[in-house]
Amino acid sequence: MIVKYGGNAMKSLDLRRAVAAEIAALRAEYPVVVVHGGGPVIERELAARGVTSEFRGGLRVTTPQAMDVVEMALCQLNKQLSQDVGAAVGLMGRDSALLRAEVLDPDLGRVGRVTGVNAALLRTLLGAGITPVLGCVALGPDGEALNVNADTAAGAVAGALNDGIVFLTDVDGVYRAYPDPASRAATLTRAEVEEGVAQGWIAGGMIPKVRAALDALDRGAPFAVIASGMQAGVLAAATRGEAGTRITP
Ligand SMILES: Nc1ncnc2c1ncn2[C@@H]1O[C@H](COP(=O)(O)OP(=O)(O)O)[C@@H](O)[C@H]1O
Ligand SMILES: CC(=O)N[C@@H](CCC(=O)OP(=O)(O)O)C(=O)O
Repeated sequence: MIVKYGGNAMKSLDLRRAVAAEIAALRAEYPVVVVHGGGPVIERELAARGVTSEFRGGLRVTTPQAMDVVEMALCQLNKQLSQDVGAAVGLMGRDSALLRAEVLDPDLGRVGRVTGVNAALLRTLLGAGITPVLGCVALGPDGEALNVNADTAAGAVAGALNDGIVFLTDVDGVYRAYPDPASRAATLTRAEVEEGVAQGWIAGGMIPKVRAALDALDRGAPFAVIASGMQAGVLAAATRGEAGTRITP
């Protein structure tokens, strides 16, 4: 299965290590591919260098200068995460064209739309008992880096491997009345997701997650769940359908 691990659920070292331990425990049952972002780490590194960037439609407008910082920040995080998970190799989407992409929209700069996943390499690593930990910087047609939203990247990997996916984030799932956790939906159909986006109760960073979940299901992933990476035990429970929000076709 694929575990997408986002920056907002890795704000402390203890939390990051706790999630890594859960991933390590889970892979006795399921081979796991970790796909990660790192929004807060990117923000910190951009600020430290005085590089400004803005979000448009949930995506970072990525200048060549920002792209360098994004890649640097995610590469470092990638090594830390793979070390935390153990028996893992940390790779970026650029390595062996694990993620190929094209420019999504020139107005967004170096932001990528995924066009291909090197599923064969991921399967080879999994077959050798190694957990791939994949950062969301893709290989562009010109050989340069493209910045892909990590949810989108993870959904594409789940689709390519025909594997289930759990998006770990900083909320328990999709709330019908954000931020009231009592309003968490146990399941959401495609129609309900579309309604949520249109009505605005699914917003911000939740939009790429639900879209990536639907995209993964369309490409053959058997399940897609959005769940909390902030509490112990949620990952295993989410795979059993006992936590988070399961997105259904
Ligand atoms: N309906 C909703 N239910 C839950 N969270 C929502 C909803 N709509 C918007 N959000 C926002 O989405 C955020 C998760 O997305 P994001 O911050 O991008 O996380 P990550 O860094 O894990 O990818 C939540 O913290 C919340 O602010
Ligand atoms: C194009 C785009 O917006 N890329 C994201 C990639 C990181 C990411 O998605 O990280 P989280 O999963 O922590 O949000 C960015 O630059 O922030």
